[in-house]
Amino acid sequence: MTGTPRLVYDATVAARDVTLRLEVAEGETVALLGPNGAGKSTVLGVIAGLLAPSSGRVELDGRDLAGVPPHRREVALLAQEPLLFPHLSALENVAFGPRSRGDGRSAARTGAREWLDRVGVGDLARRRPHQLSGGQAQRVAVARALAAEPRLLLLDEPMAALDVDVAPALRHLLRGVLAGRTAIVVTHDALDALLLADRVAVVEAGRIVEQGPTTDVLSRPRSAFAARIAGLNLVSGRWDGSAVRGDGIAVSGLPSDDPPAPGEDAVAVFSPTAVSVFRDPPGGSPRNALAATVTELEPLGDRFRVRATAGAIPLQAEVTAAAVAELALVPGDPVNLIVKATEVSVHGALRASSGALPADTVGP
Ligand SMILES: Nc1ncnc2c1ncn2[C@@H]1O[C@H](COP(=O)(O)OP(=O)(O)OP(=O)(O)O)[C@@H](O)[C@H]1O
Repeated sequence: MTGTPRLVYDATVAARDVTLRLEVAEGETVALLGPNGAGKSTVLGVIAGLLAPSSGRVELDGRDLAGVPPHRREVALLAQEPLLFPHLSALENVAFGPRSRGDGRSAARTGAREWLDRVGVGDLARRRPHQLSGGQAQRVAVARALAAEPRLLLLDEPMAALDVDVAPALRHLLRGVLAGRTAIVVTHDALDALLLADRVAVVEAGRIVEQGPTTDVLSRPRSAFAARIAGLNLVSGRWDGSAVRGDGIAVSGLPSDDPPAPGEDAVAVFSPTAVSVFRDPPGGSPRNALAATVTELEPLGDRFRVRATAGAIPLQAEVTAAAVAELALVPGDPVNLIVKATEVSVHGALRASSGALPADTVGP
């Protein structure tokens, strides 16, 4: 990390046995990943000023936040539930922060209208929260958080309370929102971390057990929790319209809800359980066949995790013990890893950018 970090968190909440040290650079999004009760929300609560640490310090741009009330911290918290004021319209909810900061009524409303447009709910400005769907209300909450122009944005599982069919559009919106902003996002979901965060810190039992660039942690997890939720195959490269090409291999797949344009950097993601292992290359099949070398065999109950490298890229397959025995696999063997293109999702790579929302972040 170069320069002074925007956030320095080095604090203990003794009653919850949560002690950790975390830095976030300006413009960086860090995901806190971990099981229930690990202490992720506690950290957000301390930063937001909802919870006092028993010792330590929290600094934002060099300013010690001890004793600073929540509304003067320049930190916005987006929770699982939108938590809008029920008696105010969507527009008034968004204008509330700027108004209480001292903006005039008309300027605050104009700004609020712009934010609602940018998150795709400009036409719902007059509605009260009870007249909004969960996804719409969460968009209003995003607009409200951003209208306050926070130095740091905190997101506590922002997709968790949404229907699965609404979550991808909000995730797409948040990707645009978070580009170039300083943020911490709490999640249980490896895909959220991959798509939203530059860096991941894995929290277990109140401590950081692992941290690093998101793709490293998710593809080569070292902590038990990260291994359980991640252990994904990730191939980074350039999207040519049908395959991601990188480091000597090409992986065909289906663009996700956040598709890259041809020629853009992209990442192909597939589960080890979608990969089968063969000695010989398959003939004339539409599936991906990746020539690889076995590096390690790891028992997982009645299955095996086969670790291999294709070029410089580490990949893994989860196969039955019977298959490993039948193939008589040992480390050093050349194999073909086979995965159907329909099992591979392709996402645009995270871009560190200007902070402007892309025009197409508006979704259903
Ligand atoms: N209001 C509270 N009062 C006392 N202890 C709490 C409270 N909320 C959480 N805890 C405890 O503090 C510890 C950390 O919980 P925290 O909610 O920060 O975890 P988390 O990682 O955010 O979990 P989740 O993913 O379930 O939200 C846990 O032991 C939890 O039981």
